[in-house]
Amino acid sequence: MSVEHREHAAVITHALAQHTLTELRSVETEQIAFRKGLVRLGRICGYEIIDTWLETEEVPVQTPLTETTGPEIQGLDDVVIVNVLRAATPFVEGLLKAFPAARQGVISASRDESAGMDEDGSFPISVEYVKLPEIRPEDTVIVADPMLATGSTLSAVLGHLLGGEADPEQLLVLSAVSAPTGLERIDEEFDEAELVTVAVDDHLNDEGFIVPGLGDAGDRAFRTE
Ligand SMILES: O=P(O)(O)OC[C@H]1O[C@H](OP(=O)(O)OP(=O)(O)O)[C@H](O)[C@@H]1O
Ligand SMILES: O=c1cc[nH]c(=O)[nH]1
Ligand SMILES: [Mg+2]
Repeated sequence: MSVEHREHAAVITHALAQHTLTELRSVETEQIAFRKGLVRLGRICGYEIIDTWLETEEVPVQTPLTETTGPEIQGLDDVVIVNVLRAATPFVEGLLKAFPAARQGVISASRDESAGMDEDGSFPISVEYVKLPEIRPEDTVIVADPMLATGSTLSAVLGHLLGGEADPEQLLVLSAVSAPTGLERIDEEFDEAELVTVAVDDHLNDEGFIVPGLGDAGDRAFRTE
């Protein structure tokens, strides 16, 4: 098992996830490799989520030679993946390799960085587009955003997601890199959410960027400055 349960989050410690994150952190990694790295990281995280959060059952199977039994993952059809535009797009592409039958939701939420960080350490968030599938009680919902910094974006996203009637069996919030303050905020605000990340970094700088982090994930993946 490559998941370590810590105070505010479960950390995916799989060697290939950690290796891929090191490549993503490097300033030498250009757009194409950066985007491919996020896709690979999403796939590995998907496999680890299956291993830790979904159940398997032993089921009968008829081979060409005989009858036997084998493990079958339960609930693969009851997965909803929410893509927090825009940096999550390649990350979600990877997750879908692990959950090809997932129903997908999209929320566009972005930080107003020109306004700067408030005194309380959060950003104004503009949510412009929300399209979510029906969320059923048996669902495992995975909200994916590679960066969890101040937590302002995910707070707005989870507010929209849970604002209606949604009460899924499991709600996982998956990020690649998290800042301790963001993790604490989301953990405190949303009891029902379980935080999953690949790294808990040291701190946020004065502009609200994660240090050491990997820079601006959206800009690096989409080649915008
Ligand atoms: O925890 P927070 O302080 O809210 O920061 C994290 C958010 O910042 C980035 O998005 P950004 O607003 O840059 O949008 P983008 O994905 O379009 O680049 C990132 O993808 C997260 O959504
Ligand atoms: O470090 C950070 C913080 C927010 N968004 C990013 O893309 N990177
Ligand atoms: Mg950005």
